[in-house]
Amino acid sequence: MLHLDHLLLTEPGFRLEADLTIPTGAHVAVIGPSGAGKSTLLNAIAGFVVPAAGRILWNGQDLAGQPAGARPVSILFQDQNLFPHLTVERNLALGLAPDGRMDGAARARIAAALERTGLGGLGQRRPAQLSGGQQGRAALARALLRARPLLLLDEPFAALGPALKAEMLDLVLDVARETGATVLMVTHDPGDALRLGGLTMLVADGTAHSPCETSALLADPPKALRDYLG
Ligand SMILES: Nc1ncnc2c1ncn2[C@@H]1O[C@H](COP(=O)(O)OP(=O)(O)OP(=O)(O)O)[C@@H](O)[C@H]1O
Repeated sequence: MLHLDHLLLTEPGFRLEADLTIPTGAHVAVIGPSGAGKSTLLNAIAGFVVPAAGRILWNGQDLAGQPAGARPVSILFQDQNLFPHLTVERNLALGLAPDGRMDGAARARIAAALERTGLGGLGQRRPAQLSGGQQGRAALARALLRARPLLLLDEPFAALGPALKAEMLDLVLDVARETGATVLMVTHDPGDALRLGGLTMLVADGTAHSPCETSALLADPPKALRDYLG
């Protein structure tokens, strides 16, 4: 379970409060107006933003003392955070070991993850030699190898066309099922939230609200969500 315990995040001219829990294995769409703090919230969970107050607990353990790399978290951004100078295989190796070293067993696991995400045989390419969709797949393959319990996605597929985006979302769900990960995915598209299934967290008016069942929330949206959806 992820517990945001009286969490307060602040930047100059910005504050966001969160006091909520997310059950283990839940799939949560994070939705809300631009600038509401969705990315800041994910970055705080990942360890890139230090809270002004409150705690972030995973299964009862306070993450405050853990640097980003040690947290039980994988995070994917829109640019897929692949290293441009490394081959796809090397990028994936970083999901297995922080120094990216590969032995025979690691090579085999990487090859399997590439096959699994439809990138078989492309391990020696660099990210620039892949399409946008293939880069997204490579980033997901690395998340699959990392197999961290929390998978955070910050609009990772916003630049893709609708068909490809739907395909990538299905792959996220496959990866989440395989690893048992709890998923938080920022999106501006209610269709993505429905496709992800499960819960939606509204971030608006300085508050990250407790997640609600997505179809029920969209069927009867509170005012802040109505205003956002237009
Ligand atoms: N490093 C920073 N320094 C100062 N202000 C920041 C910093 N990071 C974010 N902010 C501010 O915090 C607020 C929340 O930004 P954030 O990117 O989390 O919003 P968001 O909901 O993800 O928006 P979007 O949907 O546009 O990506 C914004 O007002 C932003 O300008």
